[in-house]
Amino acid sequence: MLDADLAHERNYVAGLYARLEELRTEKRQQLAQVRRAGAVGTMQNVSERDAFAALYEDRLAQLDAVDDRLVFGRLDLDSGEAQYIGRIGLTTDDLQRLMVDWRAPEAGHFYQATAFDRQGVRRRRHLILQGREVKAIEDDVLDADMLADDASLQGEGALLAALDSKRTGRMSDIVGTIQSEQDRIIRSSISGALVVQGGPGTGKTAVALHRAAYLLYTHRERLKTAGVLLVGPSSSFMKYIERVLPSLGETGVVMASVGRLMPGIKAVAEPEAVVAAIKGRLDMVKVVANAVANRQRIPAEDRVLDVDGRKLMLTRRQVSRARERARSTGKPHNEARLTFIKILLRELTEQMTDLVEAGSIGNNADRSYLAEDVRTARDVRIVLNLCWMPMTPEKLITELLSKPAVLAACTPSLSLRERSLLLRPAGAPWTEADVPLLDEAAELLGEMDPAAGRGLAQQEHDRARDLANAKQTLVNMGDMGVDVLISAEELADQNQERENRLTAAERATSDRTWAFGHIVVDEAQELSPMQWRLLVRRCPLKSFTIVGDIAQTSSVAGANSWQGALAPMFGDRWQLEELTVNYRTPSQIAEAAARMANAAGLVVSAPKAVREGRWAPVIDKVDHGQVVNRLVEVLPEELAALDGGLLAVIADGDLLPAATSALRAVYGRRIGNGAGSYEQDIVVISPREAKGLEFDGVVVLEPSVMLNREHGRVGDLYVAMTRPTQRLRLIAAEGIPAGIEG
Ligand SMILES: Nc1ncnc2c1ncn2[C@@H]1O[C@H](COP(=O)(O)OP(=O)(O)OP(=O)(O)O)[C@@H](O)[C@H]1O
Repeated sequence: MLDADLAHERNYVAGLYARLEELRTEKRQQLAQVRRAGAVGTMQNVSERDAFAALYEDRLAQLDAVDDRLVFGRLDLDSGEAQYIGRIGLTTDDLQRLMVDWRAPEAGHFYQATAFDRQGVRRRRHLILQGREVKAIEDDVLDADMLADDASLQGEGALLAALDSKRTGRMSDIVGTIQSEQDRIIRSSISGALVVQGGPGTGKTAVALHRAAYLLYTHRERLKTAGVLLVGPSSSFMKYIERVLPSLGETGVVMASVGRLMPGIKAVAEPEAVVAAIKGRLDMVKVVANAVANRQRIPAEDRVLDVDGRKLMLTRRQVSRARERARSTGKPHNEARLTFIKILLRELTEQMTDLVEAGSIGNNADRSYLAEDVRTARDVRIVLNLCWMPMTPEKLITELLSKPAVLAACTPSLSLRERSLLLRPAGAPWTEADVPLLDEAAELLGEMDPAAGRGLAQQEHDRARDLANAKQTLVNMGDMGVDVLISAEELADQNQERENRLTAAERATSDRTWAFGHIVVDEAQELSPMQWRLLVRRCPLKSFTIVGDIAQTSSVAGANSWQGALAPMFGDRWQLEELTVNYRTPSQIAEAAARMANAAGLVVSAPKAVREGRWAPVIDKVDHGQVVNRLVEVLPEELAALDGGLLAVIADGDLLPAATSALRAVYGRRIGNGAGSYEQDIVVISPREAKGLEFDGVVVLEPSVMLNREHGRVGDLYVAMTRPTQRLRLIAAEGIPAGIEG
């Protein structure tokens, strides 16, 4: 019976691939036709053809991206219908449905139906593909006399096969095996802030990514213009997850690590945790405001200014009054400066006029000439600039952090020690903790050239014009002999969609004021209050998916509770969901990590591990100074056990470079280090860099030092111990932290 079923499914799946191939061929032909038309004709013809070519290329790329494991499920419904569930929707030429997109409402039954709540499903079948070939099928029969435990795993075989597979250093999608508690979260409402709390390995990142794809599919209208932003903790993490959304057919999500949220700035990690904590506090809002106010100065005394040999007087009182009026406009610094300058120039011009007229009785001076003389006079320019200098955020924050007098003037709420911690040389690299300060400054300073704001209006205008051209494009393409298989409306929509998608992605890197339709934040527990403030500015609708584990916080600037982290920005208008099953770490390792955390006083939500592993944690106690030697000694054993899997050595402080160089001496280029090294099969990284990632095997060096070091957090060791999917080894000279050995 099963063999016959397998043969049937192979046949059906072959049909789906044949249809995919047909669609590809169609798109390739359309693309070739457009290209054959050549780059002749008017500028408009050429750019229209480019637009078409790009449209077809996009579609082709999407059809290519979903090739691997195109289909993964089948539902047999009470109605007698069989419904196949896959990465995209497919129909025949005459619109008979062949496969339903996993995000469509009816596909929800694939993830949600249980024996107790069948939702019209008689049988759920998992199709387990390798590439294009159906390797196995697995059935959940949901009819009443085969009642199963409601909480049981769905498609257990398919799930366990996915969990046991070797890690590649890049996350893959879980679309075929999403579990019902995850599916509920993925499909929950877009409005408001949704917090997804879950212990290590519960699929938070996977859920966040699938939710982004789901929201884009379900709310395409709303999100295609505004876009979705996905924020992660580090560039190595962004690299780790970069393939998931394309494999789900989505390329329109803007992905950025916290260090890349300010256009034009590539920030590094803040080296000192205490400094990050100070910069992350909300009292920095006042500090930055002070720094801006500090650039709106009143001279120490009245000034005499030389304009064409005449002496004009600029009094402190005049400057003070102009400053009050400029500030009362409520405009940002650079824009309010125009008011300030205008007032003072007018007053100085009046003085000048009086002086000139007094010197030439009976003649009226030409005010416009005099105004120009005053405006361009060197003395006037210098003093007005000194009083109210146009400012960039970079200059403002550089001065704030590098000039002791400025820092002291702007930070009355900080202690002397805190100030000395903040102080650094001008030209030091920007850090992740500086990004919200720069953003805050940009908000208060406004555009350097207020006219630049017109860029947005111009873009809107261009977009409307391009849309109007879409219909004309079709006519032109027809004239050129291109067989256009698309209606004018579709083309207009798709061009608009493409335009908007590109615009969203482009603007994310070039327009700080871009407002996203939704923001997904991963490892959200790490964010400081100032980082939250920046993110809320990027999505004024406050439509957020916030994913994290409060117990894994390692940043001192990060959060101890969701309530504490979210209250300043969201009040109590957020909803909490929890993930409770650990899909990554085998139970023996997960339990040791949870015992350690509890013994160290950390309250962890210790999710239940879905599987038992082959190995309990391996513990090596060695003499002082022998940790790295032992690492080199045991590595062959670890590599053999993993049989070609991915191994991480997680170490902190001096041990990190020591382990790297010792291993490089033996394994050469196989050793990766830090961000972007995940092509190698052995990486040496800090707990911070390991956050969010996973490996087949992990060796943790000196766990108790990781636990107790200055400014360290239990979270660091907890993160390190919960990274493996198979095997964990601890090498310690300083003792093994309580709880680990049971
Ligand atoms: N339903 C599922 N089917 C298959 N694999 C899954 C499923 N859910 C989670 N996983 C796998 O479990 C592992 C852990 O998932 P993920 O990294 O999303 O967890 P996390 O909660 O973000 O973990 P952490 O907080 O420790 O970084 C990944 O390999 C993911 O692919």
